[in-house]
Amino acid sequence: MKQRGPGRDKELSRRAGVGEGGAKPKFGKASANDQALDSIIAADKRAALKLAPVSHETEARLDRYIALLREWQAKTNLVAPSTLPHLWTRHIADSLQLVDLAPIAKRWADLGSGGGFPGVVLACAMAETPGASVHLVERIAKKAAFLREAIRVTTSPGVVHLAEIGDNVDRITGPVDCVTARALAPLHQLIGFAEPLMRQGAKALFPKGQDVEAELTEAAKYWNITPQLHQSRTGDGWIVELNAAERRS
Ligand SMILES: C[S@@+](CC[C@H](N)C(=O)[O-])C[C@H]1O[C@@H](n2cnc3c(N)ncnc32)[C@H](O)[C@@H]1O
Repeated sequence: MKQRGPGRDKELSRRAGVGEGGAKPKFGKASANDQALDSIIAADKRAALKLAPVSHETEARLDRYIALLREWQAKTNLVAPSTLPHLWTRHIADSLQLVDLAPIAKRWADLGSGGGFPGVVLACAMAETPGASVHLVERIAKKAAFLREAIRVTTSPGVVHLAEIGDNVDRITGPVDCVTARALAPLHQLIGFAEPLMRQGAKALFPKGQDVEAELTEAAKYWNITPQLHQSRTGDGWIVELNAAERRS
């Protein structure tokens, strides 16, 4: 019987070496499973670029980033292996949609960038914008090394900080227009991380899951906030937009 759904994707990821690893074998013919995975990724890319269209230049940068990520996944767990067949919709489009929520932002800071979502994607999208910059803060050295390489191969305006967010946010030099953090911490903690930048005028965009209401309720215990909620284009989640946050006394 044909296996369908996430189970089949996991099997494809595993067989193609991208589950425990990432890169394809260097020698020999691509296996049927390699080809199946490649065609799933190609279809997923088409779907993602319909959700979040980009210029040819940005698409070329994103292609280089994805190729690098698949190669490094062999050495470092950058994304959940089960999401590899859907890298473009689950991670790339999910990150790109933030640009439309801050259309005039040029200077970004992404906290807890991990494998580069949304930070590297934002840097790729901003590469043609004069004066744009994206700060990426990550405390794991291997991931920070990957982020540096991703910024290099995509020739994007990213600055990688190998650092703890709490120690680093105050030291990001120059103003930031928009601060992001995805899959990093509960909302009330994210606000604590981002507040020094928001105090200087940055807006915050935090992608969140379906339990956003519970996170907002918890955050409101510690912070005076007026959140705007945007439905995610790529799933059941939400993006929380904040323009200010004041600690409750
Ligand atoms: C679950 S991953 C999410 C990565 C990425 N934002 C994404 O959505 O795919 C969280 C990342 O944040 C980093 N991180 C967690 N706490 C941190 C801190 N206090 N300072 C710097 N990085 C941190 C972790 O090392 C990890 O790479």
